[in-house]
Amino acid sequence: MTEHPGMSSRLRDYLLAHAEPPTPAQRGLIEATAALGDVGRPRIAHEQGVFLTLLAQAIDATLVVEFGTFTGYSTLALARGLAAGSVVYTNDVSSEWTCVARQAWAEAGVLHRIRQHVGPIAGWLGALSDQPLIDLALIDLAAIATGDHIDCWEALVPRMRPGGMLLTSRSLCAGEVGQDQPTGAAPAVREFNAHVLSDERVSSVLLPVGDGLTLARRRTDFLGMRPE
Ligand SMILES: C[S@@+](CC[C@H](N)C(=O)[O-])C[C@H]1O[C@@H](n2cnc3c(N)ncnc32)[C@H](O)[C@@H]1O
Repeated sequence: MTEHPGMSSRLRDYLLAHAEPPTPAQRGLIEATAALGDVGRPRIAHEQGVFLTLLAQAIDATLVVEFGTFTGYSTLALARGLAAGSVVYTNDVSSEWTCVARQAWAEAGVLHRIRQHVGPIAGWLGALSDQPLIDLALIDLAAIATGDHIDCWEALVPRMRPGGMLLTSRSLCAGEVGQDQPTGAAPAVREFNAHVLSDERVSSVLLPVGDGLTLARRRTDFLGMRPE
């Protein structure tokens, strides 16, 4: 699970106590993911999952796209917010955690709403080009490689419907982005955050939910190509 920079564990407990509690399927997935040990840390925080569900419901999302499935906590949260007939397409380069994810999705009764793709991102969005425009998208790739994140962003923004919402996770990099001399992945995260902020096609805000969630809305008054 992600860190919560700058938040005491007491405040975090209070915050969690005021989010809708995990369902039995979510609880099982939290436990199954934690049982993976260190590798189980990357899943999104529960309150981020509640936020994803609420957002999917609020905008009546019918087509959702996600980068970074892992054990499927965020996929499950997104799928829970969808009405009948709506779909989440989710991609991961690795198939290692597919069984854990699919078991939880089945237990939650949302497996039929999820289309899972395993393989490199390149070309995957192209394969979705016969689909309508995307209502809601999440980029949740763990170790940030700026190129991947910016490539995902650039592939997604033109495919978002006007008014569609795009989320990116881990925007605070455990608080390291606020340091004078950021270390580790933070310089790459800062570069990506700056890329999002400078994109005139969207309006965005960085929310301190979990390890940071950037929420961007595809503008309805800027439908053209990005100027060079
Ligand atoms: C932070 S985890 C995703 C967590 C997941 N959203 C959840 O809530 O459980 C990131 C995932 O992105 C995948 N990933 C990283 N780089 C990738 C890439 N370039 N293409 C596709 N998947 C990638 C990793 O295999 C990993 O499973």
